[in-house]
Amino acid sequence: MIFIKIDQKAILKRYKPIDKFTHKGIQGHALIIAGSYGKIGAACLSAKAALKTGCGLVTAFIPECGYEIVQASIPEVMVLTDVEVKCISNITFEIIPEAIGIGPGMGQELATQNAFHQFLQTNAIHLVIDADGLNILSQNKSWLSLLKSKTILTPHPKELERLIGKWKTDEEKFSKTIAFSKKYNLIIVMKGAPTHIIDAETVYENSTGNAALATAGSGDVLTGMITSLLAQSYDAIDAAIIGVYLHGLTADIALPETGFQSFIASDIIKNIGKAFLTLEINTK
Ligand SMILES: NC(=O)C1=CN([C@@H]2O[C@H](COP(=O)(O)OP(=O)(O)OC[C@H]3O[C@@H](n4cnc5c(N)ncnc54)[C@H](OP(=O)(O)O)[C@@H]3O)[C@@H](O)[C@H]2O)[C@@H](O)CC1
Ligand SMILES: Nc1ncnc2c1ncn2[C@@H]1O[C@H](COP(=O)(O)OP(=O)(O)O)[C@@H](O)[C@H]1O
Ligand SMILES: [Mg+2]
Repeated sequence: MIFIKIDQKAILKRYKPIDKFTHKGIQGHALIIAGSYGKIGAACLSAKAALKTGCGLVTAFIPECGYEIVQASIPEVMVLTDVEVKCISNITFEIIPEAIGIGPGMGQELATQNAFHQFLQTNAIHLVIDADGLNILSQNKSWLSLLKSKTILTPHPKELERLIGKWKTDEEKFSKTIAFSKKYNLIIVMKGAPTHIIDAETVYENSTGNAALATAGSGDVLTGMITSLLAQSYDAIDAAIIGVYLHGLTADIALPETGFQSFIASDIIKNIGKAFLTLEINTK
């Protein structure tokens, strides 16, 4: 195992400042496939976070019932709807995004599982899988072999347990996750306090974040942020590392104003700009 601590210096080596002559057409298009009846908020949070992390265009693919909710709450985001009202049942689209984030609030209806399976069989676009995308994979482990090399998985501890089974010690958790990453050639964002990013034998430990992040939707936001960085053509490992670092930093920046209790997932999104600015100041 190779252990690397991720601090500002490590981020600055990977960070690419925005080109003066860029435009939205080359700044990356992220597609967020998320949401189900009662959990359209997860799609909103993820899509908004993707935009605020710098990609040029964001499209949300959601069940029909979420159409007005997403259009009204984030007018900058484009929306494609599934044929089903309450859940995703057929993932087809004509756009060509640079990266896709799938799973937040998606639910695990049989129709959604089948749609996800179909999607994995044909998808060739860089991918981040979270929440119900992970839960569906846990129920259908043979589908893991459909994932392209360096697909990013972002499990919280329970989702990780569903994927790799129980562990007794931290050491066992790391060795099982490393083995899983190697077996399927995946990047595992092992969310926690702190979050570790596992790429085969290399374990990156994040240095930002605090308990304010223990709030509904903070993982949904992280998925949008990493997907956005992937869409901006960061390598998968850099997108995962920078996304986790900036996500944590928003909570460190906001804490003096919000305290632990009143910080909510939208405060992560609100502070992404300030988190980026700490990098800009240091590149001048
Ligand atoms: N506004 C919206 O639309 C929102 C939508 N959301 C969407 O809801 C869906 C369900 O997601 P979910 O994560 O709430 O459910 P689930 O996978 O059963 O995990 C819960 C269990 O896992 C554990 N656990 C979790 N974290 C842990 C930790 N750090 N450390 C230790 N254990 C931890 C803990 O287990 P316990 O300790 O109780 O055994 C807990 O009870 C998903 O699609 C998501 O995107 C949400 O994002 C909310 C906002
Ligand atoms: N006590 C904590 N300290 C630091 N980070 C935390 C803490 N609790 C949760 N987080 C972070 O918040 C996020 C929670 O993600 P997740 O459980 O998927 O939330 P949700 O599904 O509600 O969006 C992860 O990035 C995790 O690392
Ligand atoms: Mg989650």
